[in-house]
Amino acid sequence: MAKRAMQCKRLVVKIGTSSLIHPNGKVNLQTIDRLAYALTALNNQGYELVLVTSGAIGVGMAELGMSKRPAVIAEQQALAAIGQSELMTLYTQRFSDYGAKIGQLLLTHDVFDYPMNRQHVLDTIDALLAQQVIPVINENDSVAVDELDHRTTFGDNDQLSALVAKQIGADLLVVLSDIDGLYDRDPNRHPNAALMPTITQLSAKVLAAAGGSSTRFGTGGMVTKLKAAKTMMRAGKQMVLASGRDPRIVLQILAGDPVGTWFGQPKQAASVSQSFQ
Ligand SMILES: Nc1ncnc2c1ncn2[C@@H]1O[C@H](COP(=O)(O)OP(=O)(O)O)[C@@H](O)[C@H]1O
Ligand SMILES: N[C@@H](CCC(=O)OP(=O)(O)O)C(=O)O
Repeated sequence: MAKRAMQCKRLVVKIGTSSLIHPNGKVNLQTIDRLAYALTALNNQGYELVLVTSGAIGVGMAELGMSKRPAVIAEQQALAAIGQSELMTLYTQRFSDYGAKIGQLLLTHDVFDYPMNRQHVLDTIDALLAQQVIPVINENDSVAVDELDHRTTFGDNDQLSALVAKQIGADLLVVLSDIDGLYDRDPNRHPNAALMPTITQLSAKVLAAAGGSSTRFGTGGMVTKLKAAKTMMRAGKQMVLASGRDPRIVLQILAGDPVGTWFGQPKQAASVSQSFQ
Protein backbone atom coordinates (compact mmCIF):
# COMPACT_ATOMS: atom_id res chain seq x y z
CA MET A 1 0.00 0.00 0.00
CA ALA A 2 1.24 3.48 -0.86
CA LYS A 3 1.71 6.15 1.74
CA ARG A 4 -0.88 8.66 2.92
CA ALA A 5 -0.17 12.32 2.21
CA MET A 6 -0.16 13.78 5.73
CA GLN A 7 0.16 17.57 5.64
CA CYS A 8 0.62 18.53 9.25
CA LYS A 9 2.40 21.14 11.32
CA ARG A 10 0.35 21.17 14.54
CA LEU A 11 -1.16 18.04 16.07
CA VAL A 12 -2.86 16.72 19.17
CA VAL A 13 -2.20 13.18 20.39
CA LYS A 14 -4.70 11.58 22.77
CA ILE A 15 -3.95 8.39 24.66
CA GLY A 16 -6.57 6.39 26.57
CA THR A 17 -6.41 4.64 29.92
CA SER A 18 -6.44 1.17 28.44
CA SER A 19 -3.15 1.91 26.65
CA LEU A 20 -1.52 3.24 29.82
CA ILE A 21 -2.57 0.53 32.26
CA HIS A 22 -1.79 -3.19 31.91
CA PRO A 23 -4.74 -5.60 32.18
CA ASN A 24 -3.36 -6.54 35.63
CA GLY A 25 -3.87 -2.96 36.82
CA LYS A 26 -0.20 -1.93 36.84
CA VAL A 27 1.08 1.13 35.02
CA ASN A 28 2.45 0.39 31.54
CA LEU A 29 5.85 2.10 31.82
CA GLN A 30 6.96 0.94 28.37
CA THR A 31 4.03 2.71 26.73
CA ILE A 32 4.70 5.93 28.66
CA ASP A 33 8.38 5.72 27.74
CA ARG A 34 7.70 5.15 24.04
CA LEU A 35 5.10 7.92 23.99
CA ALA A 36 7.62 10.33 25.51
CA TYR A 37 10.22 9.21 22.97
CA ALA A 38 7.92 9.62 19.95
CA LEU A 39 6.53 12.99 20.97
CA THR A 40 9.96 14.36 21.82
CA ALA A 41 11.25 13.16 18.44
CA LEU A 42 8.43 15.08 16.72
CA ASN A 43 8.98 18.14 18.91
CA ASN A 44 12.63 18.11 17.89
CA GLN A 45 11.59 17.89 14.22
CA GLY A 46 9.62 21.13 14.63
CA TYR A 47 6.08 19.80 14.92
CA GLU A 48 3.88 21.67 17.40
CA LEU A 49 2.19 19.11 19.54
CA VAL A 50 -0.13 18.73 22.48
CA LEU A 51 -0.70 15.54 24.47
CA VAL A 52 -4.16 14.78 25.90
CA THR A 53 -3.80 11.95 28.36
CA SER A 54 -6.28 9.92 30.34
CA GLY A 55 -5.10 7.60 33.08
CA ALA A 56 -5.41 9.61 36.29
CA ILE A 57 -7.99 7.25 37.78
CA GLY A 58 -6.19 4.17 36.45
CA VAL A 59 -2.87 5.28 37.93
CA GLY A 60 -4.63 6.19 41.19
CA MET A 61 -6.09 2.67 41.32
CA ALA A 62 -2.64 1.22 40.69
CA GLU A 63 -1.20 3.39 43.48
CA LEU A 64 -3.76 2.08 45.96
CA GLY A 65 -3.68 -1.48 44.59
CA MET A 66 -7.39 -1.37 43.70
CA SER A 67 -8.72 -3.74 41.05
CA LYS A 68 -12.26 -2.36 40.74
CA ARG A 69 -13.14 1.22 39.86
CA PRO A 70 -15.36 2.59 42.67
CA ALA A 71 -18.92 3.58 41.79
CA VAL A 72 -18.95 6.62 44.07
CA ILE A 73 -17.98 9.75 42.12
CA ALA A 74 -16.07 11.36 45.00
CA GLU A 75 -13.97 8.21 45.31
CA GLN A 76 -13.18 8.31 41.58
CA GLN A 77 -12.25 11.97 41.97
CA ALA A 78 -9.97 11.12 44.90
CA LEU A 79 -8.28 8.45 42.78
CA ALA A 80 -7.86 10.95 39.94
CA ALA A 81 -6.28 13.42 42.38
CA ILE A 82 -3.83 10.75 43.52
CA GLY A 83 -3.18 9.39 40.05
CA GLN A 84 -2.85 12.66 38.17
CA SER A 85 0.20 13.81 40.09
CA GLU A 86 1.82 10.38 39.80
CA LEU A 87 1.00 10.31 36.06
CA MET A 88 2.66 13.70 35.61
CA THR A 89 5.68 12.54 37.61
CA LEU A 90 6.07 9.60 35.24
CA TYR A 91 5.68 11.82 32.17
CA THR A 92 8.11 14.43 33.54
CA GLN A 93 10.72 11.73 34.17
CA ARG A 94 10.33 10.04 30.80
CA PHE A 95 10.12 13.23 28.71
CA SER A 96 13.18 14.65 30.46
CA ASP A 97 15.07 11.42 29.65
CA TYR A 98 14.70 12.46 26.02
CA GLY A 99 15.32 16.16 26.68
CA ALA A 100 11.77 17.53 26.39
CA LYS A 101 9.90 19.75 28.82
CA ILE A 102 6.18 19.46 29.55
CA GLY A 103 3.52 21.62 31.21
CA GLN A 104 0.24 20.46 32.70
CA LEU A 105 -3.22 21.88 31.95
CA LEU A 106 -6.34 20.46 33.59
CA LEU A 107 -9.38 21.56 31.61
CA THR A 108 -13.12 21.22 31.52
CA HIS A 109 -14.84 21.38 28.14
CA ASP A 110 -16.82 24.47 29.15
CA VAL A 111 -13.69 26.65 29.39
CA PHE A 112 -14.09 27.02 25.63
CA ASP A 113 -17.64 28.33 26.04
CA TYR A 114 -16.46 31.46 27.86
CA PRO A 115 -14.46 33.76 25.58
CA MET A 116 -12.13 35.03 28.31
CA ASN A 117 -11.40 31.57 29.73
CA ARG A 118 -10.94 30.23 26.22
CA GLN A 119 -8.46 32.98 25.41
CA HIS A 120 -6.47 32.33 28.58
CA VAL A 121 -6.20 28.63 27.77
CA LEU A 122 -5.19 29.31 24.16
CA ASP A 123 -2.62 31.92 25.26
CA THR A 124 -1.14 29.43 27.74
CA ILE A 125 -0.88 26.71 25.09
CA ASP A 126 0.65 29.14 22.58
CA ALA A 127 3.19 30.34 25.14
CA LEU A 128 4.19 26.75 25.95
CA LEU A 129 4.50 25.82 22.27
CA ALA A 130 6.57 28.95 21.61
CA GLN A 131 9.09 27.57 24.14
CA GLN A 132 8.93 24.05 22.59
CA VAL A 133 7.32 22.86 25.81
CA ILE A 134 4.75 20.10 25.25
CA PRO A 135 1.36 20.88 26.86
CA VAL A 136 -0.04 17.80 28.63
CA ILE A 137 -3.80 18.00 29.14
CA ASN A 138 -6.29 15.95 31.09
CA GLU A 139 -9.81 16.72 32.12
CA ASN A 140 -10.01 18.36 35.54
CA ASP A 141 -11.64 15.35 37.15
CA SER A 142 -12.48 16.92 40.50
CA VAL A 143 -14.59 19.49 38.62
CA ALA A 144 -15.79 17.67 35.49
CA VAL A 145 -18.12 15.21 37.19
CA ASP A 146 -20.21 14.60 34.08
CA GLU A 147 -17.42 12.75 32.42
CA LEU A 148 -16.55 10.44 35.23
CA ASP A 149 -19.84 8.61 35.14
CA HIS A 150 -20.78 9.45 31.56
CA ARG A 151 -24.23 10.59 32.62
CA THR A 152 -24.28 13.16 29.87
CA THR A 153 -23.59 12.75 26.20
CA PHE A 154 -20.73 15.26 26.29
CA GLY A 155 -17.52 15.05 28.15
CA ASP A 156 -14.58 12.71 27.94
CA ASN A 157 -11.01 12.95 26.76
CA ASP A 158 -11.82 11.76 23.24
CA GLN A 159 -14.09 14.72 22.74
CA LEU A 160 -11.93 17.07 24.83
CA SER A 161 -8.96 16.25 22.59
CA ALA A 162 -10.99 17.09 19.47
CA LEU A 163 -12.18 20.32 21.05
CA VAL A 164 -8.61 21.29 21.96
CA ALA A 165 -7.42 20.32 18.46
CA LYS A 166 -10.12 22.45 16.87
CA GLN A 167 -9.51 25.43 19.17
CA ILE A 168 -5.74 25.48 18.59
CA GLY A 169 -6.17 24.96 14.82
CA ALA A 170 -4.40 21.58 14.79
CA ASP A 171 -4.24 19.88 11.41
CA LEU A 172 -4.48 16.41 12.89
CA LEU A 173 -5.79 14.57 15.93
CA VAL A 174 -4.25 11.16 16.64
CA VAL A 175 -6.33 9.03 19.01
CA LEU A 176 -4.36 6.13 20.47
CA SER A 177 -6.58 3.40 21.82
CA ASP A 178 -6.45 -0.27 22.81
CA ILE A 179 -7.83 -1.08 19.38
CA ASP A 180 -5.98 -0.51 16.09
CA GLY A 181 -8.77 1.33 14.30
CA LEU A 182 -12.49 1.45 13.60
CA TYR A 183 -13.99 -1.92 12.64
CA ASP A 184 -17.34 -2.63 11.02
CA ARG A 185 -18.34 -4.22 14.37
CA ASP A 186 -16.77 -4.30 17.84
CA PRO A 187 -13.85 -6.72 17.24
CA ASN A 188 -13.79 -7.69 20.90
CA ARG A 189 -17.26 -9.17 20.45
CA HIS A 190 -17.10 -10.20 16.76
CA PRO A 191 -13.89 -12.00 15.76
CA ASN A 192 -14.64 -11.58 12.04
CA ALA A 193 -14.93 -7.79 12.22
CA ALA A 194 -13.05 -5.92 9.46
CA LEU A 195 -10.92 -2.79 9.85
CA MET A 196 -12.16 0.31 7.99
CA PRO A 197 -9.01 2.18 6.85
CA THR A 198 -10.61 5.36 5.42
CA ILE A 199 -13.73 7.21 6.55
CA THR A 200 -14.85 10.32 4.68
CA GLN A 201 -18.42 10.34 5.91
CA LEU A 202 -19.92 9.42 9.25
CA SER A 203 -22.79 7.55 7.63
CA ALA A 204 -25.51 5.72 9.57
CA LYS A 205 -23.65 2.47 8.83
CA VAL A 206 -20.41 3.80 10.33
CA LEU A 207 -22.18 5.20 13.38
CA ALA A 208 -24.02 1.92 13.88
CA ALA A 209 -20.70 0.06 13.93
CA ALA A 210 -19.53 1.94 17.02
CA GLY A 211 -20.09 0.28 20.34
CA GLY A 212 -19.11 1.18 23.88
CA SER A 213 -16.00 0.15 25.73
CA SER A 214 -15.58 -3.52 26.49
CA THR A 215 -12.44 -3.12 28.58
CA ARG A 216 -12.11 -2.69 32.34
CA PHE A 217 -10.29 0.65 32.13
CA GLY A 218 -11.63 2.37 29.01
CA THR A 219 -14.74 4.49 29.25
CA GLY A 220 -16.08 6.00 26.03
CA GLY A 221 -15.55 3.15 23.57
CA MET A 222 -15.94 3.91 19.87
CA VAL A 223 -18.94 6.19 20.31
CA THR A 224 -16.90 9.07 21.78
CA LYS A 225 -14.11 8.50 19.25
CA LEU A 226 -16.56 8.97 16.38
CA LYS A 227 -17.84 12.14 18.05
CA ALA A 228 -14.25 13.38 18.13
CA ALA A 229 -13.90 12.45 14.44
CA LYS A 230 -17.06 14.42 13.66
CA THR A 231 -15.64 17.54 15.35
CA MET A 232 -12.42 17.25 13.34
CA MET A 233 -14.13 16.53 10.02
CA ARG A 234 -16.53 19.44 10.47
CA ALA A 235 -13.55 21.72 11.12
CA GLY A 236 -12.00 20.49 7.86
CA LYS A 237 -9.27 18.62 9.74
CA GLN A 238 -8.13 15.01 9.97
CA MET A 239 -8.11 12.36 12.66
CA VAL A 240 -6.32 9.02 12.80
CA LEU A 241 -7.45 6.32 15.23
CA ALA A 242 -4.67 3.82 15.88
CA SER A 243 -3.32 1.38 18.40
CA GLY A 244 -1.62 2.81 21.48
CA ARG A 245 0.16 -0.48 22.16
CA ASP A 246 3.35 1.13 20.83
CA PRO A 247 2.93 4.92 20.68
CA ARG A 248 5.89 5.19 18.32
CA ILE A 249 3.14 4.53 15.75
CA VAL A 250 2.62 8.32 15.77
CA LEU A 251 5.93 8.59 13.88
CA GLN A 252 4.60 6.14 11.30
CA ILE A 253 1.33 8.07 11.01
CA LEU A 254 3.13 11.32 10.27
CA ALA A 255 5.38 9.52 7.80
CA GLY A 256 2.18 8.57 5.92
CA ASP A 257 2.12 4.86 6.71
CA PRO A 258 -1.46 3.60 6.20
CA VAL A 259 -2.03 2.39 9.77
CA GLY A 260 -5.28 2.60 11.74
CA THR A 261 -8.35 4.44 10.49
CA TRP A 262 -8.05 7.83 8.80
CA PHE A 263 -11.01 10.25 9.07
CA GLY A 264 -11.26 13.34 6.90
CA GLN A 265 -13.14 15.16 4.22
CA PRO A 266 -13.58 13.59 0.76
CA LYS A 267 -11.38 16.21 -0.90
CA GLN A 268 -8.52 15.42 1.49
CA ALA A 269 -9.08 11.74 0.90
CA ALA A 270 -8.12 11.99 -2.76
CA SER A 271 -4.49 11.61 -1.82
CA VAL A 272 -5.26 9.31 1.07
CA SER A 273 -7.51 6.85 -0.73
CA GLN A 274 -4.99 6.37 -3.54
CA SER A 275 -3.06 4.44 -0.95
CA PHE A 276 -5.72 1.75 -0.90
CA GLN A 277 -6.03 1.13 -4.62
N1 LIG B 1 -16.68 -0.72 15.75
C1 LIG B 1 -15.70 -0.79 16.66
N2 LIG B 1 -14.40 -0.81 16.26
C2 LIG B 1 -13.39 -0.86 17.18
N3 LIG B 1 -13.58 -0.89 18.53
C3 LIG B 1 -14.86 -0.88 18.99
C4 LIG B 1 -15.97 -0.82 18.08
N4 LIG B 1 -17.11 -0.78 18.83
C5 LIG B 1 -16.74 -0.83 20.12
N5 LIG B 1 -15.39 -0.87 20.25
C6 LIG B 1 -14.67 -0.94 21.52
O1 LIG B 1 -14.02 0.31 21.83
C7 LIG B 1 -12.88 0.00 22.62
C8 LIG B 1 -11.94 1.22 22.67
O2 LIG B 1 -12.49 2.25 23.49
P1 LIG B 1 -12.08 2.43 25.06
O3 LIG B 1 -12.23 1.11 25.76
O4 LIG B 1 -12.87 3.59 25.58
O5 LIG B 1 -10.53 2.73 24.96
P2 LIG B 1 -9.59 3.95 25.37
O6 LIG B 1 -9.26 3.79 26.82
O7 LIG B 1 -8.41 3.75 24.48
O8 LIG B 1 -10.31 5.26 25.09
C9 LIG B 1 -12.32 -1.24 21.95
O9 LIG B 1 -11.51 -2.00 22.80
C10 LIG B 1 -13.59 -2.01 21.53
O10 LIG B 1 -13.96 -2.98 22.47
N1 LIG C 1 -9.97 11.95 33.01
C1 LIG C 1 -10.06 10.52 33.29
C2 LIG C 1 -10.29 9.70 32.04
C3 LIG C 1 -11.46 10.01 31.16
C4 LIG C 1 -11.41 9.29 29.81
O1 LIG C 1 -11.87 9.82 28.82
O2 LIG C 1 -10.79 8.05 29.80
P1 LIG C 1 -10.47 7.16 28.45
O3 LIG C 1 -11.76 6.64 27.90
O4 LIG C 1 -9.57 6.08 28.94
O5 LIG C 1 -9.76 8.09 27.47
C5 LIG C 1 -8.74 10.00 33.87
O6 LIG C 1 -7.69 10.60 33.65
O7 LIG C 1 -8.79 8.93 34.52
